[in-house]
Amino acid sequence: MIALKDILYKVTINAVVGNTAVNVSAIDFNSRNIKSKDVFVAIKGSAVDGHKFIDGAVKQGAVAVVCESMPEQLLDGVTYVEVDNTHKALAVMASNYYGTPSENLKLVGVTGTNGKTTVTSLLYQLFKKAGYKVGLLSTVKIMVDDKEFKATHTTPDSLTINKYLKLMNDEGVEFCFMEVSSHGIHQHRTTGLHFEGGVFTNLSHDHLDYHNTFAEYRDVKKSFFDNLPKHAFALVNIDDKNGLVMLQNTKSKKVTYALKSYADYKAQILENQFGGLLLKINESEVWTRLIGSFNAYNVLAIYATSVLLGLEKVEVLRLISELESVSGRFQYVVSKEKITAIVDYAHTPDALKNVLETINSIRTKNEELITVVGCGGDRDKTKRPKMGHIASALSTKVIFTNDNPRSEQPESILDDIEKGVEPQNFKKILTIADRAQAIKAACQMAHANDIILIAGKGHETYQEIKGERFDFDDFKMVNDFLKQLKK
Ligand SMILES: CC(=O)N[C@H]1[C@@H](OP(=O)(O)OP(=O)(O)OC[C@H]2O[C@@H](n3ccc(=O)[nH]c3=O)[C@H](O)[C@@H]2O)O[C@H](CO)[C@@H](O)[C@@H]1O[C@H](C)C(=O)N[C@@H](C)C(=O)N[C@H](CCC(=O)O)C(=O)O
Ligand SMILES: Nc1ncnc2c1ncn2[C@@H]1O[C@H](COP(=O)(O)OP(=O)(O)OP(=O)(O)O)[C@@H](O)[C@H]1O
Ligand SMILES: N[C@H](CCC[C@H](N)C(=O)O)C(=O)O
Ligand SMILES: [Mg+2]
Repeated sequence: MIALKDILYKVTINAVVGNTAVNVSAIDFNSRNIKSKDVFVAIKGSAVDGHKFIDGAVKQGAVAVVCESMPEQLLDGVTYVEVDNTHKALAVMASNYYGTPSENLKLVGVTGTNGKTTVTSLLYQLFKKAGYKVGLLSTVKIMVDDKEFKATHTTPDSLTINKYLKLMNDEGVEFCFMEVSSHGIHQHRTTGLHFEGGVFTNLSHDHLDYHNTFAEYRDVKKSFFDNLPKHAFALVNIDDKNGLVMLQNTKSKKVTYALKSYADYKAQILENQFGGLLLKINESEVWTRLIGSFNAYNVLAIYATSVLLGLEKVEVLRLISELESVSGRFQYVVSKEKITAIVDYAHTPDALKNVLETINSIRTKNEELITVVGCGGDRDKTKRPKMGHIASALSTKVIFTNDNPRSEQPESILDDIEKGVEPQNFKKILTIADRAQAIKAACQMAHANDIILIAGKGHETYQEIKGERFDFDDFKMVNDFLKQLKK
């Protein structure tokens, strides 16, 4: 049990009815999880308003309620606390409740449209190899040093973040790398955390359903850097035209990295093949198993972050050469017929373009590049025609298919994608809604030395249709079909 007033430390409060000295056992923002003596935080969400569930939460045993407007009926024995923004209040309360765990380790947040999982996961790997106890909060998984937990979000809610950071404290973790999504920043999931550094990878089209305009999406990312403390570092990619924007109003130490522009940390691509990249980083050469020029940016960000966190430059280069690629990111297999199948999480126009350009720069021109791709339902619709255009322009054949249609009609998503295909590319395209059948068809169409790219789902192990998740794994599926081929 902990006193409500201790949990409310540093929360900006407008009004209180009741006693804040009351002891509470846990905090929750979902009335369905409320148990006796809990605090319920009412949040105005995108689907419903949590204030509607205040009465329900109290009936289930809540002894305190944090809200943005006081309910009409106030009950005796319940403490009501009014604040301006319950998302923000929740984040500060979560940190207090778990004993400000972000202060007891070095926390680095990575934000940007693409590359967050790659950079955070590789930093986790690198610091583990360097002998430290490390934490990771990523789209793929959560790691408390060697203990693995399932991830449900790229950036979980503030209670979950602080819960894992506390576990990391208990485990003696020294460094934690976390992905910071734009939804996460906007919903204050990361408010109140003590960051040692922030990293900006890049900014391109995504989530324009949630953030109304690109400028709004950019400014949400920027606010993460605006709020970094003075002692922290803000490391940004300045080859991206929004890199310097991120640094405009930050109090933290400004550090830049780039391949093309003048920057504090510079790299050059010397070789780019299926086997990996040969890079020159600040006058030293290093081999990495990561593939594609976009990964040169990721490797450089990892190098700079590691050095900023105090690791020896020579040691960092040695460890970079040992890094293994991240699951579902340019993960490939070559069949006995010499067909190469690549599974990649490219689910934005920019990522898809990068992956296809990388493959095209490596493949010789007389082989086919067969792309299997779709777009998620209940997500940004404006990226669909863009991805349709990119896939059909940069591949020799394309199969459009389902990628988590969620509550939408698969056919209408596929129609949106096809709208982006230019007339001269019509002959390249096929539509097979069932993703398993689409992957099977790609395998049957392929001949020796051809390349199949299966984009959009990467590490995911499910296909979500009408609220139900069915087992589905692109990499396993393509391996099975390739083994069944009789050519
Ligand atoms: C659109 C969005 O981001 N929604 C997130 C948000 O939910 P919400 O607040 O809008 O939920 P809501 O359903 O409107 O409910 C409002 C409030 O009423 C409460 N409630 C509701 C019903 C009830 O009976 N009782 C009750 O108390 C809910 O618990 C909630 O607090 O807050 C929830 C708790 O943190 C999140 O789980 C939820 O993520 C949903 C599931 C989601 O799909 N989010 C995706 C889009 C997302 O966040 N993605 C980013 C990655 C994006 C990227 O690729 O960069 C991520 O970081 O994962
Ligand atoms: N630095 C980069 N620049 C552009 N594209 C990249 C970069 N790094 C990775 N990609 C592409 O984006 C895809 C997703 O990469 P990753 O999972 O690291 O991004 P993310 O930012 O974590 O995505 P999410 O928002 O879904 O969490 C990769 O599979 C690859 O195709
Ligand atoms: N973090 C992203 C992942 C998209 C992956 C794609 N497979 C999809 O389901 O749309 C999102 O939630 O929008
Ligand atoms: Mg991610």
